Amino acid sequence: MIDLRSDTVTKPDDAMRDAAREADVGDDVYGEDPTVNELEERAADLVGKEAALYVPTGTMGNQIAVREHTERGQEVLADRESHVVKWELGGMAQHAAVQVRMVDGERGVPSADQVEAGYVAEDLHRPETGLLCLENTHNARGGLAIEPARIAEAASAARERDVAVHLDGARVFNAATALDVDVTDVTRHVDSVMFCLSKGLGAPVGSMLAGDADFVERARRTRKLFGGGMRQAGIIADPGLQALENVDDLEADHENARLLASGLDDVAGLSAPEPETNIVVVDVAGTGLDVESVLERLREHDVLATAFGPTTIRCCTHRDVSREDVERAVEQVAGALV
Ligand SMILES: Cc1ncc(COP(=O)(O)O)c(CN[C@H](C(=O)O)[C@H](C)O)c1O
Repeated sequence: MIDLRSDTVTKPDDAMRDAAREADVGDDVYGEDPTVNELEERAADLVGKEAALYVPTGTMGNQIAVREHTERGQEVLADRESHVVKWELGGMAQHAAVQVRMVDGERGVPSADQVEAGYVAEDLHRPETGLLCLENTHNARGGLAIEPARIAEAASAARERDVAVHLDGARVFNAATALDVDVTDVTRHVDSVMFCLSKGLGAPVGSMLAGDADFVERARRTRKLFGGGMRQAGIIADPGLQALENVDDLEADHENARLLASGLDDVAGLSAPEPETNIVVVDVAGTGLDVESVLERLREHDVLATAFGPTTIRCCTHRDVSREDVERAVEQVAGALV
């Protein structure tokens, strides 16, 4: 089975499994797990922030950030297609009691004008804007690698109005790789950033939430409130440390994505634009089949993908998919749709 559903399906390699077995551990609620502490320090340094917090999931990282940056009843400005809006179960309303003002940002990023237009100053009738939430790469818009200048433009428009900025950087290392910039060229513009160890970087579990020391200390309490206080988490944090070494491997995923898109684009009835990172969006309308029928045929031919839009499916390349797997997947898809 060639699993292209997501880069969340990556499995820990032997080095990670060995690291888990050998990990030095302690009670992380007491701050005594040396492996978690090392991971948090390394992660903060990597993204140029004062501190970082190890969280079980990217969703928890995002939700903690929203809660910490806002007060009840405020508004969060976010792209209509962002993960925090689409795929976190209305968590911003449930966990932070805030409402979302959605914008349709070009390439998923609000412009300075859209931030200005979307900004609401507190008055007797209106909820104040408390947070601008950005996403890079932008998943639902097709794994778009957002240029640092676009992040800077939106963030400075928010900061001019004392609005905090959080970056959902689940795949921020994919963005930095695709743009050939240092990840801090992106993260320097935002107050907090969440990035996933458990996606393209290959760790079995976990994400990091980074920001200034005060923010991370407050976030640590909210993680505990959310039930995310972990005990001997070094067992899963050590694979996370290994994952930080995998950043340079992401280009191979991007190359494989380009190969996959090119191959699928040649299959009758499919169209797949060249991807920017590891996410390939394929329009299947030309097959005359609906998305679910296409996915079923692919599954019958040992290829897994996910529904993405009314006529599109998503295929993600990742470290557990080789170039040969991609070539075979293209053949299998062609055979499935003949
Ligand atoms: C941009 C972004 N931010 C946050 C998350 C949440 O991360 P986890 O909660 O799954 O660790 C995801 C996961 N994305 C998953 C996927 O792409 O298969 C699903 C859609 O939740 C994400 O893509």
